[in-house]
Amino acid sequence: MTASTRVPVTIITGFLGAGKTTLLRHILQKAQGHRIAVVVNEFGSLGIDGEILRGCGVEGCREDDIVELTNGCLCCTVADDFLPTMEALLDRADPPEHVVIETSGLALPKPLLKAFGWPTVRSRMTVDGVITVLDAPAVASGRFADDPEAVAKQREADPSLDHDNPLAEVFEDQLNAADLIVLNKTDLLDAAQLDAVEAEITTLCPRPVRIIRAQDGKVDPAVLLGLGAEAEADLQSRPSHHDAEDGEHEHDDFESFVVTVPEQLSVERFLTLLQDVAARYDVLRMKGFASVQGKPMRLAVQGVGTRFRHEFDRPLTAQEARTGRIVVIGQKGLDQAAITAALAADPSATSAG
Ligand SMILES: Nc1nc2c(ncn2[C@@H]2O[C@H](COP(=O)(O)OP(=O)(O)OP(=O)(O)O)[C@@H](O)[C@H]2O)c(=O)[nH]1
Repeated sequence: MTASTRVPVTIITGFLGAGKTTLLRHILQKAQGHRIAVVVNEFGSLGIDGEILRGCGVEGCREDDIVELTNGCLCCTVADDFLPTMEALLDRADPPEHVVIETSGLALPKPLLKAFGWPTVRSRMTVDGVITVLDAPAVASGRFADDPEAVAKQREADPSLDHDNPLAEVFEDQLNAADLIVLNKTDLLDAAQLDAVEAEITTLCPRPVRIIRAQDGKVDPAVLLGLGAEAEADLQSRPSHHDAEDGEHEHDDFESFVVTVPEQLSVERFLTLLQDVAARYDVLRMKGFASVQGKPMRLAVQGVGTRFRHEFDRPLTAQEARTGRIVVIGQKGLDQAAITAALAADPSATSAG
């Protein structure tokens, strides 16, 4: 079977909070008329991305076109979860014309690419392209860089050591897998900084890859879909840290948990609290929902490091509790007790001090 008769699959990868869901939402809004099925895999068990995408308000985008895989990381649950999901999509009476997969921010894309070589999907699907979304200011700030001194020191004990920064490993794998890079959040850097980031990425990429600059993931879907890369047949040019791990990849450098938060006194106070917690405990990502006194709408909050965005996204129903839930993600060793105590504290008790 040739690539053209197989259903094309686009994989969107990129680190936590880079803007994958935002880009995907833009694709769904602009690609109306095409039957696109979406598979979302999230690190953290709340399924927020699926909820955001279902709320995209696109006509013809049906609930069951968005499939969530929350049972662990996609790259580790390929056989149990992922392949049956793909087969079920293909076996539908009206199968999708294109499938877009959003990986978790911590996924190494290569194992997922390998899965497309499995006999059950190989003849029916092809990977049209891997799109890696980058948070331009996070790259510029050195979030994914190693500390050369620390690496040199650790190498004395273990010569096979590659990185001292676990974020560097994920970042490198996601770059290595890319057919197209979307350099997102351009609004947060000036032109010279963007040029510097682009030059750095070009140096890091193992092969020439097109880089597109974007704000809020606004890239024409015609540029993103239809790359025709057939990436599953080109694994050797996409080196991965996973290659050396005998298929084992535990994600034990990172952890996540969910905190139930009480009704908040005001949006501003809540955002200040979230920013303080993110800064004090070096939290990588926070996202979730809360309710605010006197407000009939639900407050959705999104944090990447200490940068937060929020919106009132929909009315709260009478049946819904006015407590909220926030997913917290960081490197292993997060002070879960202290973070939980800070976020779950009664706001009226803390507001006086
Ligand atoms: N300033 C700015 N913020 C952005 C841009 N694109 C996305 N964001 C914000 O960044 C935050 C994270 O965006 P998401 O699209 O949820 O990121 P993600 O990569 O899907 O996150 P995970 O699934 O948790 O890894 C949200 O608050 C977005 O509104 C951008 O171009 N500029």
